[in-house]
Parts: sequence; C-alpha cells; structure tokens
Amino acid sequence: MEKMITVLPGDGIGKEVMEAARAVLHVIEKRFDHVFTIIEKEIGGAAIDRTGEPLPADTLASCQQSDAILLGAVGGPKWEGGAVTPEQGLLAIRHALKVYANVRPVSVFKDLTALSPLKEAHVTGVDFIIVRELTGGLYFAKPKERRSEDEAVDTLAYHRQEITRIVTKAFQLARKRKKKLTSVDKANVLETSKLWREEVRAVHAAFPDVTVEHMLVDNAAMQLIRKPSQFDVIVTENMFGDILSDEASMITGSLGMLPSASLSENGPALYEPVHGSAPDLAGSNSANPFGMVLSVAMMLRHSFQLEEEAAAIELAVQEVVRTHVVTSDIAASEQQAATTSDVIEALVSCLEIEAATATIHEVYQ
Ligand SMILES: NC(=O)C1=CN([C@@H]2O[C@H](COP(=O)(O)OP(=O)(O)OC[C@H]3O[C@@H](n4cnc5c(N)ncnc54)[C@H](O)[C@@H]3O)[C@@H](O)[C@H]2O)C=CC1
Ligand SMILES: CC(C)CC(=O)C(=O)O
Ligand SMILES: [Mg+2]
Repeated sequence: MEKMITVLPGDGIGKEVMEAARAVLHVIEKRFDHVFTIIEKEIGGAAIDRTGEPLPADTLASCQQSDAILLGAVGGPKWEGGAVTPEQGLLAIRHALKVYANVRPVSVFKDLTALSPLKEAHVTGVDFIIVRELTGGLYFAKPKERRSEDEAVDTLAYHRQEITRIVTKAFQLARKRKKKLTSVDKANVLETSKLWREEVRAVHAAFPDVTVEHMLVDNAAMQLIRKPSQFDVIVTENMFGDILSDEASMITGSLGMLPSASLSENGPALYEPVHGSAPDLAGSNSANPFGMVLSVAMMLRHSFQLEEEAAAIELAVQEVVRTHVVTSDIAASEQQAATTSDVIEALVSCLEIEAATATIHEVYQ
C-alpha cells in the first residue's frame, strides 16, 4: 500500500513524541511492505517563528493532499499572550479540514491498572470513547471574542446541523460497541445544551437499539471518577469534551497514554495525542510517547484499514508497558523511569521481534 502522510510535530514534546511515530511507521513499512511518503511541515509556534503564521499555507496544502495527518502538539510560554498564538494554528487546521468529530478512546492497559489513582477494581474493565465535537462551540464563536478593558466575552453557539452530525457519529460508534450512549451537557442552564438534548432525542429515533442517557457535565465529571466502567460512548460539545478527556486520561495512569482521531465527513483525518506540548517536560527526553504511537495505530486502522498493522502497534505498546520500559509518568519510581528514546527503542525492537515471531510461526504451521 502507498500512502502520503503529513506529519506536524509542532512544539515542545510534540517534536519528541513525533520521533516515536516516525520510528514505528518505519518498522511497519518494512515489516508489512508498505510505502509511506512522509512530509514534515510546521504548525504552531515553530511555524510562527519561521513565517509569522501559526498555520502556513504550504502546511495546510500538504495536509489537504495527504491521505492522513499526524500532529504532535502546539504551544508554549514563548508564544503566550502574543498577537498570534500556536493554538490558533491548531484551531485553524481543525476548521480547515472540517474534522468535526474527535474520537478519544479511554482504555486501561492491564499492567497499568495499579497505577491509576483510582481503585484498581474501579479501573478494571474500563473501555469507553469520548466523542468530542471539535469545530464548534466556544473555541470557534464568531465574533470570536470581545474584549474591553474590564470585560471579556466568549460566545457559545451551536447550529442544529453541527449537533446532528456529531451525535449521529456517536450513535454509529455506539451501535458497533456496547450500544450505550451518554450525552453530556448542561441543559439545566445552557440554551445550546437544550438544543443539544433535542437533537440527541431526534437522532435517537434512527438508532432504537442504542440506549441513551443524558448527564449533566458536573455529574459526568464526578461519575468518571466514581465508576468509569459505566460508560461506553460519551458524546459532548467541544469544551466539555476537552476537559472531560484530560480528566478521563488519569483513569489510564497518565495524560500521555491517550490517542485521538479527528474525523471529517470525507476528507483526510487528523490523528493526535490528547495531551499538549508540556513545556515542563520539553527537551528532557521524558515525554510518554504512547498517546502519539497509539494515534498512529488509529490512523492505520481508520484511514488505511490496516487492522493487522494497527494491532501490531497496540501489541508492542502492551508488551513494552509489561516489561516496564516506561517514562516517569507511569514508572513505578523515578529511578525506574526510562527516557522517551528508551521507549522508542523498545517499541521498535518489539515490533521487529513480533515480525520475527510471526515469520517463525508461518514457517512451522
Ligand atoms: N493538541 C494540542 O496541541 C494541545 C496543546 N496544548 C497547549 O500545550 C501547552 C501546555 O499546556 P498544558 O495545560 O500544560 O497541558 P499539557 O497537556 O501540555 O500538559 C499537562 C500536564 O501533563 C503532562 N503531560 C502532558 N503530556 C505528557 C506526556 N506525553 N508524557 C508525560 N506527561 C505529559 C505535562 O507534563 C503537564 O504536567 C499550552 O500552550 C496549551 O495551549 C494543550 C493541550 C492540547
Ligand atoms: C487549543 C486547545 C483547544 C487544545 C486542546 O486542549 C485540545 O484539543 O485538547
Ligand atoms: Mg485539551
């Protein structure tokens, strides 16, 4: 298979975790005989420094011509408060690619259950996805913001159609899973949430086999900690999904574990870890690359239908976790922490050994 992938490392640890994505893709290419043409482009602070723009035209053009896009993370103190910010580049690319559905799976690796701050019994069996609306709501309001000396206003607006398409996507995903959808809103006070609920009820008519519950966001935040295994598919608006997914990441042991896929109706999808550029870790070779690497697996599965290749990556992550080659966020102690480079090396050899094992298997069966 031949595919073109634009990679956008971005800023901070985005660059470091993208090294892991590249290394893993390289092994997959060799092992399964694919050709991945990788084009690297700038976004965020790196792009501002060189061009003055957080999303240069050539970056967007490359993404639009690609079969899929991998993004690290953007942002950092260097650009905070500037007239142009790295985060504007991130929002702009999501908007331009129309990737309205951000799918964030939350599942716990067996060998990490003890690391969750939650009781092990509560974490066991956790396997849900957050479907976050990604191109509307507070982060995209027009006029985007209003600011006077003493007042600032952001506008939360949703059009019925924006709700219909994300809710439909969530129902479709729920139908393929345990058929339980939790719609999270704040319908007791927000007009947008009332419209959201109306639409969930309307779309439900086409998915009678899926059970729906409506949950207020403050309760949902609590329920995620109380009993995360109650969830199957959560669908929610942009900012609620942003906040709840960082919260949910800790069920798995670390924000560094979570991958995501940002999907459009029919254009290329964007795959990125849930975390940001972590300025506190940048340059220290200690970022957890699993969220990025698992995003590569999502890309292979969803954009290229390469199930075996995706599973090979997930298996390698599982094996590397099992052998405790992990960064400090999920290591048993600081002394036992591996570097990002160690983890990449372990992932690569694991993927290569898996290949060798597969070959022996084929020879002897
Ligand atoms: N998709 C993106 O590009 C995102 C960008 N950001 C940007 O990132 C910058 C930093 O934001 P923060 O609020 O600090 O969020 P963050 O997600 O970068 O970091 C939050 C905390 O989690 C830790 N962390 C994050 N990723 C990790 C990993 N892979 N391994 C181990 N620990 C990890 C960090 O060390 C930090 O303590 C800001 O400029 C923000 O706007 C934030 C979230 C998403
Ligand atoms: C710029 C922010 C909206 C990025 C973020 O936190 C996210 O997408 O999860
Ligand atoms: Mg976020």
